[in-house]
Order: sequence, then structure tokens, then C-alpha cells
Amino acid sequence: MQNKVLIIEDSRTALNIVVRLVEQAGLVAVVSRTLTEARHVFIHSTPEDFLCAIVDYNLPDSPNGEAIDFCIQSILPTIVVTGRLDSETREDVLRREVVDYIPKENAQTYDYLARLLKRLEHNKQIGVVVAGQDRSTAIKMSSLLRRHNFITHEASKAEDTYKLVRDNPEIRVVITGRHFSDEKSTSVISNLRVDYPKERLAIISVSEQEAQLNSARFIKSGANDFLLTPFCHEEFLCRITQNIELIEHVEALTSMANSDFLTGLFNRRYFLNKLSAMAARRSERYSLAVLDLDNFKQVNDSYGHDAGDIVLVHTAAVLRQHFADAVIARFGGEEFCIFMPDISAEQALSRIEALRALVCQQPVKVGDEKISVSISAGLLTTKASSLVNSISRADKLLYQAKHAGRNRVVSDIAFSRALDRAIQKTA
Ligand SMILES: Nc1nc2c(ncn2[C@@H]2O[C@H](COP(=O)(O)OP(=O)(O)OP(=O)(O)O)[C@@H](O)[C@H]2O)c(=O)[nH]1
Repeated sequence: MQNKVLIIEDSRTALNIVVRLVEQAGLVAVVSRTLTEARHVFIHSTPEDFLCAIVDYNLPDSPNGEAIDFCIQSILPTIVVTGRLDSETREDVLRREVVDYIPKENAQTYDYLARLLKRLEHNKQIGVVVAGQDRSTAIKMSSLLRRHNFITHEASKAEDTYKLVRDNPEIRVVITGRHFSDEKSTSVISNLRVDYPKERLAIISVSEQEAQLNSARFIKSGANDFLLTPFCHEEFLCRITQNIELIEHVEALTSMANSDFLTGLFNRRYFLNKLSAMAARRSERYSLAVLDLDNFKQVNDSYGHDAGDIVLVHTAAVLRQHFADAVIARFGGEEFCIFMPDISAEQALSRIEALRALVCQQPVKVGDEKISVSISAGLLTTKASSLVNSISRADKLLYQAKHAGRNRVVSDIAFSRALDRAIQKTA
């Protein structure tokens, strides 16, 4: 597991800050104060355990970045921190294959280092396609991306680009050049846009400094951003990161808007949006159950609201585990809804009945207490005219279950069977 960070730093203050940042990122700091010490530590470690190295440019036994060379030769993604702010040092650092260069200037730069560490870990799950670039640009871009742990792909044809994006859902960025062998880059951008909106896939188009006008054309064709060549390596990676962070923010907001904060299940609004069209299709067959924890107020009153929350979270986990093939939502309070597509009435009834039995047989452990709970359910196995009507009919069945004494399932299965018999007769 890549969870270690090799830190080579002789300043006590800087070392304390960096170690704290590494630990806050959930990683393990392996500390050396000199290059000699680092060589010794590294030889006695497993190289695959290291996510990266954070190295001071100027050390007592390596005053001119020799420790950087050691880390790069050891195939460690290397972040350089330095107190030297002159452009000569910056250029000397950046001509090496480092991940990034961070001046020890102020708190902001350390904040940048913290974000960089998180990104290095996170980037391992993000794919980037370098498409339609000339050979040397493609090699340079892929090498920079790999240093930042991205999963890299290359394509010289438009067709290959579409296929890569289609087949690899982890791809979040396509960098398009103007060297596609089969299509113009503006068509590649607009074709990708048909299936992938800007908040799902970032397209960064590359054009030459002298053809700056192209940048506007690319943006109008659907690109998120552009980059002029020749580019400096810092700008390239900053643009990639910025675009990915934007997509991630939108994803986080969408997920928050669609889910219930306590259980992480879908909320009612998203459930209705997601399923209404599907439920309306004539050919679609489904069953729908509305479930409610029995006498839940008593759980809150006897054990406290926090314990009640634990019971709700536990119930959601049980639903997830037993209905992985269904769509589940928390409708509010202690009420849940399960949409089971493509299932027979008999199967739906036996699964909901099994769930009911399981819930009342397994008390929920909360601290030292074991809280007994039960659920009532209304199960609709015949389709109503709309999803909202199905929910309302299942709700009425749930009401009957509560009135009949709770801890039971009431379904329309008798009606469903009669309907099947009538259909068979007329067939
Ligand atoms: N802990 C906790 N309680 C909640 C939450 N949302 C709603 N409740 C509580 O759920 C309880 C629901 O009570 P009632 O509607 O009377 O239903 P009940 O006690 O389950 O009775 P029946 O449904 O008739 O079996 C109320 O006490 C609410 O305060 C929540 O997010 N967390």
C-alpha cells in the first residue's frame, strides 16, 4: 500500500509542518535530515510503499538539489520545497522531472502542499486522455501526468478517443490537439460533448501561441478550457487540476442534493426524478414497497435521538445489503421506499417478507444497548398509472399494515394474481 512519504528536510520548523501535513493527509511520514540518511532509510524500505517524496532543495550534504536526483532515480514522485525563491533555483528544479516545486514562503504555500498530497493519492483513480497531439507534445504531457499519478491514455484518432472515453468511466479529462488523423479537433470536441456534459468530462484544447484565435473556437465548440503551446509544466498541471476540481465540486454538490444526509440513501426528490420516466414505460414491470419503522417515536423517547439516528443508519445498511439490485430511498423520518424493477409479484413479496423477519429478529446494537425494532410495509406489485400513484397506493397498504398491528407486510398480491388469471383467460 502506497501510504508512506519520504521527507528529506534539515530545518526543524519546516520538518514539523510537513510531517503534520503528511499525517493529516492520513499518510505515514518517513523522516531523514540528510541525503545520506535518506539513502540508508530507503535501502531498508519497500519502495512500493511510498506515495512520494518531499525534499528540501538545499541540505547539508547536498547543497544543489542532489537529494532531488536521488529521489527521481529511485522512481519516487518528488515534490521540492525550498527557501530559495530566485528564478535560477526554480529553473534548476523544474528542469528535473519533479511533481512540483513549492517555495517555503507562507502558510498558503504549505496549504498548497497539503492539497497536492491529497491530489497525488486521489489522481490514481482519474484517467486523462492525451489526444490528437504531435508525438513530442504527447510524450511530454503523458510524462507530466504520470508524475502526478494520473492514469494516462493516448489517442491519435478521433475514433480511438471516443472509444477510450466510452470504455473507461474513470476518464475525467481529454486534452485535444489539432493532429487527429481522421477528424478536425473542433468536431472531436463537439462530438464528445453530445454524450458528456462539461460537468462530467473536461475537454482542454491545445493550440499554438500564434493561433490564439483558435482558443475561442474550441471553447465555442464545447471545450472547458484551453492551453497555448509552448506551455510551462506548472501551468499545464494547474489547469488539469483546476478542471478536475471543478468537476469534483459539481459531483459533490449533485450527490448532496440527491441524497439523504443521514443514511446516504437517495432522497425522495431524486428517487422521483430518476424513476418517473422508467416507471411510466408501458413495458416496464416493477414492484414498489413503502416501509416504516414501527413505534419509532418510542425508540427516540427511550434511548435518545442519537440512538434513533443509529437505528435509521443501520436500517439503511440492511436495505442496501439485501436490495443491491433495487433503488432505495429514504422518504423522510423513518420511512423508506424500495423500487424493484423486473421482478415477479411472488418474488417481491417473499423478499420484503424476509426483510421484515430479519429486522425484527436482529436487534440494533447501540453502545451497550440492544434495541429491538420492527418494520411494517405496504407492497404494490401491480403498476399504477404513474410512480406517484404507485407510491400513494403502497402508502395505503402500509397504513393497513400499521392498523392490523404492525410488524407485517400488506400487499396487493391477491389482486395481482387475479389480474394474471384474467390475462391468461383472455390470451
Ligand atoms: N432519531 C431520529 N428521529 C427522527 C428522524 N426523523 C424523524 N424522526 C422521529 O420519528 C418519529 C416518528 O414518529 P411517529 O410518526 O409518531 O411514528 P412511530 O412512532 O414510528 O409510529 P408508527 O409509525 O405509527 O409505528 C418522531 O418521533 C420523529 O421525531 C431522524 O432523522 N432521526
